[in-house]
Amino acid sequence: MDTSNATTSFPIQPTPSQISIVDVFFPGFGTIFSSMQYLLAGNLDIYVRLLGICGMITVLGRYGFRYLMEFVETYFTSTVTVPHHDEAYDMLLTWISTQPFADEVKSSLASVGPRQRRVFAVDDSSGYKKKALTYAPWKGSFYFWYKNHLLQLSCTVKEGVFNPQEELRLSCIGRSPKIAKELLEEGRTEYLKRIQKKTSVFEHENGEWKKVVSRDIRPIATVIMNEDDKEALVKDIEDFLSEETRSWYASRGIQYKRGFLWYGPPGTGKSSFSFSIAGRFELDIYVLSIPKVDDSGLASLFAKLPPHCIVLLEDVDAVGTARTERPETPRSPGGSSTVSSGGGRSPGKLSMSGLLNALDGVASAEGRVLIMTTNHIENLDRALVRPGRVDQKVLFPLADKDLIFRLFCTIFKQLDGDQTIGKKDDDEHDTIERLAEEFASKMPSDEFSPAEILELLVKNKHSPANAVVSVAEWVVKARKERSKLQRENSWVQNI
Ligand SMILES: Nc1ncnc2c1ncn2[C@@H]1O[C@H](COP(=O)(O)OP(=O)(O)OP(=O)(O)O)[C@@H](O)[C@H]1O
Repeated sequence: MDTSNATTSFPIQPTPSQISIVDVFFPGFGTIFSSMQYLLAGNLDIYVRLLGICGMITVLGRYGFRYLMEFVETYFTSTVTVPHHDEAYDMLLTWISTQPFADEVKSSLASVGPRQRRVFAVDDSSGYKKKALTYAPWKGSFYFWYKNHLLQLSCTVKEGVFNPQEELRLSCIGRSPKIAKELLEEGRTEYLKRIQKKTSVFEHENGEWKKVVSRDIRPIATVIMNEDDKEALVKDIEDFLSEETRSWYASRGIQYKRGFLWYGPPGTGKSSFSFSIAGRFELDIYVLSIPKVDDSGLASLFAKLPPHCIVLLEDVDAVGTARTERPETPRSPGGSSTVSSGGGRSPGKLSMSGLLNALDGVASAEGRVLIMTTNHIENLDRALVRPGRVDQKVLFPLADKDLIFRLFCTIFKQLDGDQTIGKKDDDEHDTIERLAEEFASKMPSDEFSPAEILELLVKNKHSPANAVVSVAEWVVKARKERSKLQRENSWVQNI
């Protein structure tokens, strides 16, 4: 027999039916099996055979180990899976961050830059640190003991349609996930403690709500507006959220929701007041971005809202003509644009009927407070602002004399918990009021937004007297800049 031929052909070939039966129980085993038969047939050089057998043992060992692990996982462990976009993820990470082993997790993702919310370890314990590193769990797993149980935490990253989808899996031996649930409950309690006095802000991405940040609550007193309007709005929402009102709505079959429209020029406090309201009533805030949704996406996002929350729909006049991005305008210290926006619109994906359907849908009704804001109330569809969809409209105007006076006092009067910034010209309460009056008399009424005026005040935060002296020059400059921007905007609109 010619042995040279034996090395190029399999002497014993498993029949197709053999392979398929083996493969049913152990996928991929058929191939390994046929290779084994070939090796053991004795037609190979001794070293090649030894090498082959070692390789085979390694492959089989790995295969067997994986199979065993899968078998144990399927039949002898219970698992709780926590998707990345859900707040339960934060709860689990909060729990991990309180554990001594948090710093020893073997597989983590390190990053610098704006602090990510999904972190369990940060390398700066005392205040601000330049380029601080943060760590988050990443592809891998580790074991730890919890209440005398051995638990495994693993992070898996699946390639999603748009971007990788992370999830954490908490597994424990035994058929009951009770211990994992207890751990999550502990995480929840700790998490709630940490977000006290914070407003959680959610935004949407790829059809899911994701918490993007926890902001310090903004006290309502820091938003300077008509005090009667403010009080009436706070009372209205307080009444709406009460248990009696909830059952009143339920017993009459009316959808339990409330809608507001804040309107007025940019930088007048519409968003700020929405956040203050959220803080005042300990509600989370869900920010809808019109350019990022279409009709079906909006309906599904509304359906995923939790009960009792604020939905903030800014620049609602852009529906149907959603701006892909806001025109570039100077921003105030707080980030508001300072001239009326209007140019740069492109057809939007969200239609007015899509928005109306989502607002009328029952899915999200349970205690939902909808706040819509606009700079252009005159452009709004009347169907959108009819009672039932919008229960109250509130104007946020440009600053009048009274508002200018109060803004000045807010910036320069000493507040509880203030660490004095620099030397004050005069800390005396009545001196500040006298300067505030002078400042208000020099600043034109109903021409500038609170955001614009705050820009000047914050620039002079060390010296109220300087702020007063600078008004005249500032007004001239602000007017010039405004007309330049208006010219540019009209030029952009005409091309
Ligand atoms: N009435 C106000 N009282 C206190 N601060 C204000 C007021 N209005 C504006 N600001 C400040 O100006 C900045 C921008 O305000 P905000 O974003 O709330 O304005 P807006 O009316 O929502 O603007 P836009 O219409 O452009 O969205 C914030 O830093 C905010 O603190």
